[in-house]
Amino acid sequence: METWNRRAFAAASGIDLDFVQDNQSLSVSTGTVRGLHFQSPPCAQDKLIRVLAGTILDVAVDIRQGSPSFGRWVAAELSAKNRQQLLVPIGFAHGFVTLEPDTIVAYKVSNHYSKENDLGIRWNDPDIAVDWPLPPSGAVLSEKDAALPFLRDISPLFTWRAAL
Ligand SMILES: Cc1cn([C@H]2C[C@H](O)[C@@H](COP(=O)(O)OP(=O)(O)O[C@H]3O[C@@H](C)C(=O)[C@@H](O)[C@H]3O)O2)c(=O)[nH]c1=O
Repeated sequence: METWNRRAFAAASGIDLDFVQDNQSLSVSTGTVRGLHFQSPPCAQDKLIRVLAGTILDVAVDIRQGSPSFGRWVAAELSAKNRQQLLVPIGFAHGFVTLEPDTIVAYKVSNHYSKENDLGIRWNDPDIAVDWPLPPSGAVLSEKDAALPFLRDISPLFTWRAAL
């Protein structure tokens, strides 16, 4: 089974993506939230996400200044079983919550990791209001993610342009 084919994807979508790095993460506990992350220009990343074990609700938030959908979120359930993938383009913050224990997420990125450009927005930012499906025990978060700023407090990094 092919999990990524640049030529087929470009033919189907008109988007030619040049992925340069593959990442993988294991989240042991159900309710683990990672996000909402993005890298700032010039190191911004498109991401193609899939799940190797378990299930996630994967979330993308539009953070392009001037966009009609600025600050709004979309979500898709990705699992090892349904084999769905989600493309999160540059200009969107990305995060997920695990819906099963021992969930393994794999994703391709179109720019290399840059610690200096690694930024994020608080997962429970009230202006975005992602409806996270959490277990009764609540969200499991890294210290870094728990302290991320709100969208309203970060300077604009991406600008929306209408398609011609
Ligand atoms: C993302 C990344 C992290 N690292 C290192 C930094 C750190 O020591 C360790 C864990 O990093 P993090 O805590 O940032 O890992 P994580 O919370 O899994 O970060 C990821 O979250 C999801 C939601 C995304 O959208 C990804 O782009 C990425 O930001 O791995 C790399 O070396 N390369 C990478 O590409």
